[in-house]
Amino acid sequence: TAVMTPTTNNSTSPSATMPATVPPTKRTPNDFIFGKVIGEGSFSTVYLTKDIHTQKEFAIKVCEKHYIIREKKTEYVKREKDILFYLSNTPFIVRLYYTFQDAERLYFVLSYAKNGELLPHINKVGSFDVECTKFYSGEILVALEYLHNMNVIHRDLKPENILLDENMHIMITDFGSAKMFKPPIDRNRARNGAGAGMNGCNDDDDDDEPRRRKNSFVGTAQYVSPELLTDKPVTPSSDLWAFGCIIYQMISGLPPFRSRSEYLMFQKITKLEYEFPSGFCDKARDLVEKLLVLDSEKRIGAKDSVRYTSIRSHPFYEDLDFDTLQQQTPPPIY
Ligand SMILES: NC(=O)c1nn(CC2CCNCC2)c2c1CCc1cnc(N=C3C=CCC=C3)nc1-2
Repeated sequence: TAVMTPTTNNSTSPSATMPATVPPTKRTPNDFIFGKVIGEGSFSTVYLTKDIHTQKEFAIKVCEKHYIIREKKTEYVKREKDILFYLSNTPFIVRLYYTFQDAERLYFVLSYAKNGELLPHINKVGSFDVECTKFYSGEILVALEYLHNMNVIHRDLKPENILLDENMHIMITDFGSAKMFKPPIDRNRARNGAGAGMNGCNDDDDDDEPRRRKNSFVGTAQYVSPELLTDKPVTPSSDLWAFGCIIYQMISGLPPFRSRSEYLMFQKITKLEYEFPSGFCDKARDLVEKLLVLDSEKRIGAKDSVRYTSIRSHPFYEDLDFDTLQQQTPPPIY
């Protein structure tokens, strides 16, 4: 049954005249009004909620303990929580404020992205113009720079996991497949301990993740890199592959690798079978061709000593100021 706390009666919900109550330190579900379901996973449900003390909106991810234990996913849930806390206050990444639990459930209190997923915004207009593609792919690239310099690989980057806040800036979410990677020690990398080249991680426990069982995927696999499909070490460059697929989709309206059958789609990915529609922006095409490279170490950015200078300096981004994107007003989507 859905976790629905009783709507607060008037005595507790602050009215216009009565000042908001002081939020308690330790939260319980009764501190929130649970609204619509905004997401569902194999053992979690995400709700739009309102904090009764501050009236602030949050997304609360509710995980059923008995299911997590029965399916042996405790390590998986703990890893996602640790990565989300580690990434807190990282620009363009959804924020985990705090967690709490009761007898049956775990609760993750996360920032709420009022404008939902990027995908419906692309579908609504068919495809983005070059200005929108530059801006939004630019914000995704900056998010990937932060993630990868903090040694985190997302591994499931796709338009459904790129959310838009109330000001239409991105927030990347769903770190359920994310992994920490150990960068090799490399004196050439100038920035804060960022790893050299791409050092993969190929943890044994990958196989039991709910999202990815051997040779089959839960959810869409259109953005999955060839190395992930062929059990090669997954590296930050795997997120660059997905980044290339997303740029292609922003400009053309569809992902590059499409097929009714998952097997045929995997074939197309591992054989690099995709085409550009006529009229595809030439500079964007050149960038996508440099990202959708089967050898993960040959993708543009893969060997940057400072991430991702070679992508930032690509002609497609010639007039984009990456360092002030968060302060810029996003271009209209039409
Ligand atoms: N799995 C999660 O952690 C999660 N799932 N969602 C909703 C999913 C919907 C399908 N695509 C992936 C995301 C969220 C979060 C975190 C935090 C989070 C914050 N805001 C929203 N906002 C939405 C608003 C409208 C429609 C969908 C999501 N959603 C989430």
